[in-house]
Amino acid sequence: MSRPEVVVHRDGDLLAAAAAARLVTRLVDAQTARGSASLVLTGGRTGIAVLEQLRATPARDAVDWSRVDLYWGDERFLPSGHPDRNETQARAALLDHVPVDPARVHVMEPSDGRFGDDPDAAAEAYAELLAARARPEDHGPVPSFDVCLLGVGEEGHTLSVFPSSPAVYEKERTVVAVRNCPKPPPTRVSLTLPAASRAREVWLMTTGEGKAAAVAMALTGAGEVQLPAAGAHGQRRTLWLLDSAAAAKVPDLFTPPLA
Ligand SMILES: O=C1O[C@H](COP(=O)(O)O)[C@@H](O)[C@H](O)[C@H]1O
Repeated sequence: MSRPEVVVHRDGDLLAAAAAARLVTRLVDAQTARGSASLVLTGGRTGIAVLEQLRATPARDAVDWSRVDLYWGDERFLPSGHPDRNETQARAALLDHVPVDPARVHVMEPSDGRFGDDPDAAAEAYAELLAARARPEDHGPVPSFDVCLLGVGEEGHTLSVFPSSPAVYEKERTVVAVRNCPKPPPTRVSLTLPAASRAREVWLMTTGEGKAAAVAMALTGAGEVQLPAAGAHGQRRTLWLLDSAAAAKVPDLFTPPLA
């Protein structure tokens, strides 16, 4: 498990542009090393802003998008094409604009999909998909994602794992159905913290003063039951990408002054 590193950008626009640039480099490096790359996408304002910046940067063409496996960390359990689905937003922001291989875009089932209105079946199917895509060298039931992008909620949720909810106690399953979420929509499908933490790199990205307390608590020893974002760690790297408002309460220890 890696120790958290914190990078602070002046504002949310700069954070999104810098994270997009960082992602291009990381995906190109992964493709150079292993032939393909794998990326877990997040929903939320910051996560979608990063995808929009990725779409806008000419450097995006350095990535061979046909050799990127795309997964989702969580999904709002809504009908296909619903504007609040993380998939719909990611397609509009980026995926409809780069030459991805549709067979490598691994969406979580919608509420009008193969399993109808059954989020448990949708979660189980996604767990099976992840297990089928894991290779022996991954030593576990999910692929070793190159990068797992995560957002952070005001109350400290990440993925669709909310404080003190059943999902935060899940240690065996890799994907779960989530009900009664405090943030709408109430029903979701989500990777668990142990599954997301199989990623080589986990990037927690968030902006705005409303996130400052949760960010500071996650970095200073809060437990994952109270603050799920504290429980997401990359195998090699755990990176917190913040704007200055979200970083306002982070101790100086994590954010050394500029030289
Ligand atoms: O509902 C969700 O919210 C979080 C955080 O979103 P934000 O808009 O506060 O940045 C996101 O990480 C998650 O994927 C999404 O489903």
